[in-house]
Amino acid sequence: MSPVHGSPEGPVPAPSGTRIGPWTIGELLGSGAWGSVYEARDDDDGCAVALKLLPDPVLAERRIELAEVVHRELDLAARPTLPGCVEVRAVLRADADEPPLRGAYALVMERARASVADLLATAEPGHPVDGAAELLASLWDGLRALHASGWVHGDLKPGNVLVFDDGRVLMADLGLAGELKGTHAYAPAPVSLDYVGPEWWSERVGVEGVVLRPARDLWAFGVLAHQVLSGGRFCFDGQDATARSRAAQECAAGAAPLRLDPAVPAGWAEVLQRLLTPSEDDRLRARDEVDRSIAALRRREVPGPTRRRGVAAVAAGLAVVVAGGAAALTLSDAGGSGPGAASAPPAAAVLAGDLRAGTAVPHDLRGDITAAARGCEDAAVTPALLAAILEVQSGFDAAASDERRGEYGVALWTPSIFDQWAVDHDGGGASVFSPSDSIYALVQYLCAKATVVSDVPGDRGLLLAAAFLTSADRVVAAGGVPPDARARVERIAAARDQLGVSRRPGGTAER
Ligand SMILES: Nc1ncnc2c1ncn2[C@@H]1O[C@H](COP(=O)(O)OP(=O)(O)OP(=O)(O)O)[C@@H](O)[C@H]1O
Repeated sequence: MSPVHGSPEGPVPAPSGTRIGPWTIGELLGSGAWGSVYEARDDDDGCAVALKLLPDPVLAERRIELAEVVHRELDLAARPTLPGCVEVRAVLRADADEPPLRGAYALVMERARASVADLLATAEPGHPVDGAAELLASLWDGLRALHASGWVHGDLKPGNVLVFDDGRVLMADLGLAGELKGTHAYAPAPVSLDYVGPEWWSERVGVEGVVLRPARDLWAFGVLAHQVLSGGRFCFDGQDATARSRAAQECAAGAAPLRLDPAVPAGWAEVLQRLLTPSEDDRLRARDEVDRSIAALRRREVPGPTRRRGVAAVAAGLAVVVAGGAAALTLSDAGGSGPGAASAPPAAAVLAGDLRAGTAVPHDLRGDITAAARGCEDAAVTPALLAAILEVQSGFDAAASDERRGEYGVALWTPSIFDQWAVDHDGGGASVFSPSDSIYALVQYLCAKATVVSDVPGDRGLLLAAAFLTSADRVVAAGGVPPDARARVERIAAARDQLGVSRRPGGTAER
């Protein structure tokens, strides 16, 4: 929906000092298409609240949609608070003679510290918002609870997600929410184009409105999460919401791959791929998997700027190479490649899983293999694992091709899958035949799948290799390496042992 700003204060301007019930209006907190939100203070105790002013729906009779949205929001305000949503403590009617305040309703809410839109307005593009994983995990929990209660939000977007001082993250603005009757609800037709999935375009508007399914919220969560994880960037390119929405439709139709911003950490990239899928059914089926991934990502969030070592670091290529003859480093000091590592290891450090000198790994691939692996914070993704996969897949042949399977390049990527993880690392356009692009894309993939296979028992490096050869879903379903991949995974295991520095008894790495 395109915001209708009748004035800088939005649809229901109210001068500072205006009194509504016991509240005196102060600064404008924000405004949207249907309402204006002000801070207000209780005359008796001075406590601050947020007052959302909605116009008299009768005065809005010529704008049927506005009247419908206002009625819905008032109706929901009168009911018990929905899970994951901000409480409306009271509803009042303004006592004014003239529009726009005449007949206007005031919804009294707890005042939030900020909306996610406010956080994005001051975020640094290319970097996750501080505490991104915790924020998104809390929102995801709230959304899951809302759906479980039989409701769909219908208008999930940064302006409608509120963050409170005590860390709570709650959804607001229920004017487009709908109660499920079976698989779907109905809602008024207007939407925020940036946050609706491609299915919206083929929905018909009936007397009850358009069909609204929980899948709409899942898509919106994916778009919003991408913004939170990349400092405000949209995952679909375009100058305005209409152009971005067109890009989303093209992506859904298979005309363009989904390209996530390099700032999105690998584990989250996996989550977003599952949610930004064109099929509503696929989105719904992905929910339990996304639950598990988000829970793991929430646990992994480490405060401070150094946690930003996911895909961004991989894409940038950490300039760390193994120095010949370097002294062994105790593994307890070598946490730089482990989950939640606080800092990159020094350039001269040799870690378990680094490449052994004098093995068959070609010299011109060593730098990329080592730097790419160190860009992933999961300890199982080592240079030796990467080298072993490349050796077993292609024998380190950058021009390799398996026409029967449709797999190409040094890692034997299937091009359509490579497109989802592609990194143009050498600047020549992402290509499966560029060893550098293939290796960095391989790390993107392995690093992202680490959360998916985290509950599967076994050697995580080999489970990830199996995921690359088959799929992470197959590894999870099999509870280990799927039978048809076992032979190749055994060869990868042997090559990994042979190519990599191993762990010495006593906790040091041995070259
Ligand atoms: N309880 C609150 N505490 C603090 N700020 C709030 C609160 N509720 C809303 N806001 C701010 O007011 C802004 C406007 O909210 P409102 O619900 O009117 O519109 P919107 O959701 O941004 O847009 P639209 O109504 O067009 O969907 C929000 O973006 C948010 O920044």
